[in-house]
This record gives sequence, C-alpha cells and structure tokens, in this order.
Amino acid sequence: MSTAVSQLEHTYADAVPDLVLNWSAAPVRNPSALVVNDELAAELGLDPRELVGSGLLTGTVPEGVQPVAMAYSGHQFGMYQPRLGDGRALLLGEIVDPQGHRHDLHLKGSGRTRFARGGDGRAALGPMLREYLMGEAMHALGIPTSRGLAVSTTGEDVPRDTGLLPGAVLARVASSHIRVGTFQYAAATGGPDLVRALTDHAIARHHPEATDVLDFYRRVVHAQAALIAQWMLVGFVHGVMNTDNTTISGETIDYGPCAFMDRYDPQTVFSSIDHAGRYAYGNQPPIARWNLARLGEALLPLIDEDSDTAIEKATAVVQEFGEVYERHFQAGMAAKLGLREPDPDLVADLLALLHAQQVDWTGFFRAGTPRDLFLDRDAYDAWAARWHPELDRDHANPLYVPRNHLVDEALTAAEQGDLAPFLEILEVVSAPYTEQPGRERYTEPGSGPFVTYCGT
Ligand SMILES: Nc1ncnc2c1ncn2[C@@H]1O[C@H](COP(=O)(O)OP(=O)(O)OP(=O)(O)O)[C@@H](O)[C@H]1O
Ligand SMILES: [Mg+2]
Repeated sequence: MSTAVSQLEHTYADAVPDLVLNWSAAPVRNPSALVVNDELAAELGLDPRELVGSGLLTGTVPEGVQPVAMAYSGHQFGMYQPRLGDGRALLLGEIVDPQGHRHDLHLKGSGRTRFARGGDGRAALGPMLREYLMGEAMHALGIPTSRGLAVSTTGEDVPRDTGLLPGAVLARVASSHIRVGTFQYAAATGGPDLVRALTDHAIARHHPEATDVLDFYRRVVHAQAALIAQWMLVGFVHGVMNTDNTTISGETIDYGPCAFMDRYDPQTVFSSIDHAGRYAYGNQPPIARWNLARLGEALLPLIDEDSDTAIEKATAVVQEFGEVYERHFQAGMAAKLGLREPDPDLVADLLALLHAQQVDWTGFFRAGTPRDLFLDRDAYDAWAARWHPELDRDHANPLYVPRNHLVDEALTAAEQGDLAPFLEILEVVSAPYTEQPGRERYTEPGSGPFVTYCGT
C-alpha cells in the first residue's frame, strides 16, 4: 500500500478525542468500485488501482489506522438536535497531499454507528452518484467543495420509500468535515475547554492567520459569505442548509436534495421535504447567516469573559456577512455581465426581469442573442439599452451545469445498471466553460414542474 494510505493521520481525533468515537465500517457483501476519481487520486498522491485493491474505498483500513465517527449536533430546519454525528459515515483518516495540504478521507454509507438513531447506516447508489457528480461539477466551476474519490456498490439492497435500491458507499475528500454543528456539540457537551481545543485545531487547519477566536469567527463568516455568493452566481440550491451541513472551511458538503435552478425564481426548491421553502434558492444567504450566528453562540465564552461584551462582539462580526456576501455577489455578477465595475441597480433590474419572464439562469448568460429568451422583448430591450459589456464573459459563465432533469435521468439509468448517461454528464459538467459539440441537450432547461428529490 502506498505510503499516503498506510500513513493516514489522525490529528483531529488526537486534538479532540471527546468529539470522536472509534468505529469500523460494516463489512460489505460484494464491494465493487463503480466510479473512481483518478484525477483526484493523483492530486492526493494515491495510485487509483492500488486504492481499489486495498478495500479502503469501502472502509478496510491498514493495520494501525483507526477510523472514527465524528460527533456533531445541529439545527435541522431550524430545530435543534443535540446528537447527530456520523450516523452512516466515518472519518478514515487524514491524507497530506504532495503539496502539503491536509484532507479528510471520509466515507458515507459505511454502516450504522452509535449516532445512527433510527437510520440503517446505508446509502443508496443514486444519491451517492449525485453527490459525486455535484461535487465534480462544483469543483470544475471553481467553487470550494468536498469531492468524491469513488463510489462503490455494495452488492446489498437498501430499503427506501421507493422500494429496494442498490446500496453504495461514497469515499469523499474534504479539507475537513468540521461543521458549525461540531462546535454546537462541543459547547453543549464539553463546555469552553472542549470548544477551545476544537477552535485551536480548526484555526491551525483552516484559518491559520486568525489572530484570536473572534478573528477566527470573522474568517469563517467571510468564507461562508463568499461560498454562498458563488452558489447564487451559478444557480445552485443546496437544499439542506442545516448547521450540521455548514462547514468551518467554507467548502460545500453534503449533496443531498440539491440541484441547479433552471428558470430564475428565488422561490426555487427541489427537496421534497422542504415544504416551507426554508432552503429555497433566494433564502440561502440569510440562512447561512443564521447558521453562522449559531457558531457565534458556541464561541461566546471564548470571545469574552463578559457575556454581554461577547454577544456584542459576535453580533458585529456576523453582521459583516451581508456586506461581504453582497461584495462577492456583485463582483461575480459584474464578471458575468462583462462589466468593469459592479452595477447593483442593473443587476437588480435584470433579476426582476429574468424572474418575471421565467428565463433560464445559466442559459441567459451564455446566449448568443439573449433577447430571444424573453417573451416581452421590449422589456428586455429597455434593460439591455443600459448594459454595456466590455470584458470577455465566457470564462465567467458556464455553458453546462448538471441540470436536474438530466441528473435524474442519469441516476435512474445507473440504478438500472446503465452507467453510460452518468459518465457522459460527468464528463460534460467537468468542463463547464468549454463548448462541447453534440452536447446541446445539456444546455436546455428541463420542462414541466421541478423534480423533487430527497435522496438518501
Ligand atoms: N441511513 C442513515 N443511517 C444512519 N444515519 C443517517 C442516515 N441518513 C442520515 N443519517 C444521519 O442523519 C443526520 C443528518 O443527515 P444528513 O443527510 O444531513 O447527513 P448525511 O448526508 O448522512 O452526511 P454528511 O452530512 O456527512 O454528508 C446525520 O447525523 C446522518 O449521519
Ligand atoms: Mg449532513
């Protein structure tokens, strides 16, 4: 086994032993690597063939390596759950890549842990392929994200609402899986000393320039504001922005009922369980800010001995979210529109127009003649008279995003044993800015109502 694999590190478990549970993956009946990310393996300094042969992708670890389930709490749809944690996931260890960057190697679907509550510990193939595909699409779009290293089938069926589905294990990589919910758990179970240990680890790992805890908090707030702006610019709807799915690193994790919006509508929701639209496209910035306020609460005792002062300081920091978000969003919109300077009024009027005319978000920015996309062309002309692009826009506007109807089509085929559509859409979205002849269907919005999908 390569040195990188046999030397899986465990600095997290060492730093905060009270936040992990030693655990092993459930044995898998018939593991088979279905998709392996050769490019990512190479970046990590791993040999893909060796990786497949080692069994690591479904949780067989070298001697001396101790996988752990990570503990965390979280607000799910606004409701506090004191004990979540990796119910069906495991941190196998950390890999330091040849550039010296540290990554978590983490599984999903690897069997029940003590955090499983009512769950079966399993994952179905479709949702794991969705997570893999979405991560690659986001990575290709330049958006910070966890990435799939491999999806392996288990040879076992998992029962879900829709019937028996093929089971799978996702092996994924992220700069860490430390969540807002991890801090909530530390604050609730261990108090300030445990939060301090977790904070020290998170600072060293993700925000080493932070001068103190308040400054660390500020950096997380800013990283998340930048991330959410990037989601909004590409029309991404995460779908489960619970505090346990909000990272300290500012990376996107947990691709559940997520999708890219076709027609521009701030109310867009894909998740079949998000009845109230809490996590609708347009709500994502205020929800992220709300989640970050929960992080602030967990950090309060470390921010200042005096609780009123601590609250005052944390509040001032979380209030920076709006301004930082807006700065990133407007800079991104300026790039998308080919403008040298942000123009918030032009953007606001465009958004109103796209909404009223139900124009495809991704399509608009790369259209040769955007005017053709509008029913009310006079309204478009009035807006366009104020639009004077000066810069090349193609590099700022993807031609291809994983459109939900095509993702669904590919996942359905994969569950029935045909992986070809999945591999094709994966290839398409892995080069989102480059025109790919013969792949026009990937630029078309889906017709009819949005597909709702709450995959597990
Ligand atoms: N099938 C399952 N068996 C056991 N626990 C589960 C299962 N599905 C979800 N959970 C647990 O429910 C909680 C919330 O699930 P959520 O869908 O946000 O996370 P996840 O998709 O399992 O994992 P992650 O956030 O690590 O990507 C987590 O504690 C998760 O471990
Ligand atoms: Mg989750």
